[in-house]
Amino acid sequence: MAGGLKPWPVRCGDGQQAIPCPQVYWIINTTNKNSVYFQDPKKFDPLRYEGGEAPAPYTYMPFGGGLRLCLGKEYARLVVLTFIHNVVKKHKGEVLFSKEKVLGDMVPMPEKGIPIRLHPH
Ligand code: HEM
Repeated sequence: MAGGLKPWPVRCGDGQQAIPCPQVYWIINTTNKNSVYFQDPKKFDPLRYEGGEAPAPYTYMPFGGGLRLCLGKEYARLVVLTFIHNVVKKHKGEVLFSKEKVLGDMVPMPEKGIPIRLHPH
């Protein structure tokens, strides 16, 4: 194909043979937990981002980055913030499985989906 984008699905080869191209998958989880940039990276510590400097570019990217940055980033942040605000303000939460296993995948997935019992204030 002369110039421009290749048709999807992308095939490598000489045009006669269709050979699947090798693909490289980026694992967000390992980027975000790089101990070179984050102290004690596996510790759940939301306060690590408070007051200090912003993480170095492309070291913390839950929504990806660059040209393929998540299109829903600002919407998702607003929804999550509003949801957590309302839950925390009106309820006390109880995590049912505090030692729940997190399965490793491209995105970490808690085995049981982190069930929480909410008690109204
Ligand atoms: C907490 C919620 C979300 C997270 C953590 C998230 C994360 C991501 C990540 C990591 C990517 C891949 C970026 C890359 O390939 O470099 C992505 C892509 C994308 N996301 Fe999200 N996302 C979220 C919510 C949403 C929502 C609510 C929408 C739509 C309303 C959305 C629409 C998209 C689209 C369209 C892409 C593909 C962008 C592209 O390839 O050009 N996302 N997202």
